[in-house]
Amino acid sequence: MFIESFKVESPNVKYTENEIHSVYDYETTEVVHENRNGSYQWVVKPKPLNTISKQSNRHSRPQVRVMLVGWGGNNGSTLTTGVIANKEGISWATKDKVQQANYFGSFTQASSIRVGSYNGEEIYTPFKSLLPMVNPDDVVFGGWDISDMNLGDAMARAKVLYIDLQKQLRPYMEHMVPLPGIYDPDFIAANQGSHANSVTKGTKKEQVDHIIKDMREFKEKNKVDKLVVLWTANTECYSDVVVGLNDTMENLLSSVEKNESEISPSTLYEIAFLRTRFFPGLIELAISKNCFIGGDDFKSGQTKMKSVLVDFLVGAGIKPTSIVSYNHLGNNDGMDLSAPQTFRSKEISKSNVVDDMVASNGTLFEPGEHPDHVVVIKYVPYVGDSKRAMDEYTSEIFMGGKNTIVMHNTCEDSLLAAPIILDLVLLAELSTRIQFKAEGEGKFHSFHPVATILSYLTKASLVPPGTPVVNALSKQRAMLDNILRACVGLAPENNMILE
Ligand SMILES: NC(=O)c1ccc[n+]([C@@H]2O[C@H](COP(=O)([O-])OP(=O)(O)OC[C@H]3O[C@@H](n4cnc5c(N)ncnc54)[C@H](O)[C@@H]3O)[C@@H](O)[C@H]2O)c1
Ligand SMILES: O=P([O-])([O-])O[C@@H]1[C@@H](O)[C@H](O)[C@@H](O)[C@H](O)[C@@H]1O
Repeated sequence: MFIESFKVESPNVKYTENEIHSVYDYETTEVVHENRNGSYQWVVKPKPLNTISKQSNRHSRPQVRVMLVGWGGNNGSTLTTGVIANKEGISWATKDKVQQANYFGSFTQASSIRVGSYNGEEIYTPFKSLLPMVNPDDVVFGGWDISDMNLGDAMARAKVLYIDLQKQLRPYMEHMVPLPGIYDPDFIAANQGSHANSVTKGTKKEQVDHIIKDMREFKEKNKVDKLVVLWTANTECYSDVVVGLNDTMENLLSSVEKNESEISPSTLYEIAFLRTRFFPGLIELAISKNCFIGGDDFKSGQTKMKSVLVDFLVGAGIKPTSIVSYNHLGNNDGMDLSAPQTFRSKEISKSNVVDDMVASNGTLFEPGEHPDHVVVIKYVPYVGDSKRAMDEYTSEIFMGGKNTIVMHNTCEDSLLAAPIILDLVLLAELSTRIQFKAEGEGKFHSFHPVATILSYLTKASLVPPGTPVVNALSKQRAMLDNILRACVGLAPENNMILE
C-alpha cells in the first residue's frame, strides 16, 4: 500500500516548530587482527556509536537558486524546461496521447521508501516525504555558458523535447541567457570552439574573481543566501595531480596567481565555488571552507546499470570476466567526447565503477585480478541525443560454464541526466540542513564537506580521506534511505521480516 504522508511517533524523535530531533543508535563493527595464543586471528567486534541527529528548518522549505556551468547545453536546458513544465502543469500532444509533465527518473521526486507494515501489508511512502525537501517549483536556475544562445534556442537545438512542448515553453525560456563562461581550447575538444562566443577575459585569477562576482550578484538579485552550483558543461581532458601545481590548497591557489596554463576552466570555477573534478588541493580548500562538494559525472545509463549488474553477479557468486560497454550518440556531448583527450576522462569515470565489487569477493577474484573492461563511445550525428548503448557481460558460472548477458538501451541521454541533476541539487541542499553528533561529542556538526551521500548520483564518487569508495548502487541507495530514516528516528531497513 502507498501512503502520501506520515508522522513518526516514537521516543526517538521529537518534532519542534522548526526542527526534527532524533536519537539513533548507530551500531557498526570493526575488524582487528590480534595475536591469540601465539597465532594471529581476524576478530570482528561490535563498535557501538550512539548518534543524535537534528534537522533544522522543518517547515520553512528554503528557496534554492542553482547556477549551472554549461546551462545552455542539452542537460541544462532540458532540466530547466522540465522544472518549468512541472511547475506550470504543462501538458503536450505526443503521437500516442496527451502527456503530463512528471519527474520520472528523479529518485527524490518519483521513488518510494518502505516505512513499515499494516495488517501484514508493506506500506510505502514517497521518498521526499521522509524529510522536508525543497520543492522543485521553488528552484530558480541561472548559470554560465561559453555560447550566448538563449535557453529557448538551446532547447530547440537540443532536439530532446516534443515540439508542442517546446512551443509552450519558449516564452518562459527565451529571456534566459547564460552568463559568459571561462573558455580554454586546450581543455575541451577543438570542435567546441565554433560556438564559444561568450567567454570571460583576463588572467586565471581575474576569471575566478569574475565567477565569484557573478555568484554574488545572482544571490543578491534573487535575495537568497544559499546557492547550489553544478558542472554540466562539456567533459574536459583528464588532468593528473601534479606536485607543486594542484596537490595542495596552497600550491593550487599559487598556480592560479601565477596564471599556470595547466589549470583548467573547471578548476577555476571550482575554486570560485569549490566543486567537481577534484584535486587534493581543491578538497583541502573545500574542507577549510566547510563547503559541500560532490562526485564527478552524472551516473545515468550504462554506468548505473553496470553498478547494478556487477553487484548482482558478484553477489550471486558468478564471476564477471569481461565487460564491454559500447555506445554511440550524436549530441554535442558526443561530439566533445569524439576527441581522444576528453574521451579519456569519460573512460576513467565509466570504468572504475566495478572496482569495489570485484575487490569484495576473494573467492571469485585473486588479489589484483579484474574483469576485462572496455568502454567505447562513438559520435554519430544522425541519432542526436538518442543514445544507443550496447553492453555485453561474460561471466564464468558453475563447473566451467560461461554466461553472456547482452543489453541494448536507447533513450534521450539528457532525459536520464536532467532528473539526476535535480536530485543532486535537492540532496546537496538537504545535506546542509542535517546536523548530528555522536555521544560524547561536544556539539552538533554537519556531514564531512566531501559529500559521500551524493555517490548514488555520480559515476566517480568522492569520499573523505580514509573512507571506502562504494559503487554498488543498492548500497548507495541504502545509505541514502537509512541516513534519512535516522533523521526521523527510524531504524535502518534490515529486510529481515522476522516478525
Ligand atoms: N545523459 C547525459 O546527457 C549525460 C550523462 C552523464 C554525464 N553527462 C555529462 O554532462 C555534461 C553535459 O552534457 P550535455 O549533454 O548537456 O552536453 P552539451 O554539450 O549539450 O552541453 C554542455 C554545455 O557546456 C557548455 N560549455 C562547455 N565548456 C564550458 C565552460 N568552460 N564554461 C561554461 N560552459 C561551457 C557548452 O557550450 C554547452 O552548452 C557532459 O560533460 C557530459 O559528459 C551527460
Ligand atoms: O552514464 P552513462 O550512460 O554510463 O554514460 C554516458 C555515456 O555512455 C555517454 O556516451 C556520454 O555521452 C554521457 O555523457 C554519459 O556519461
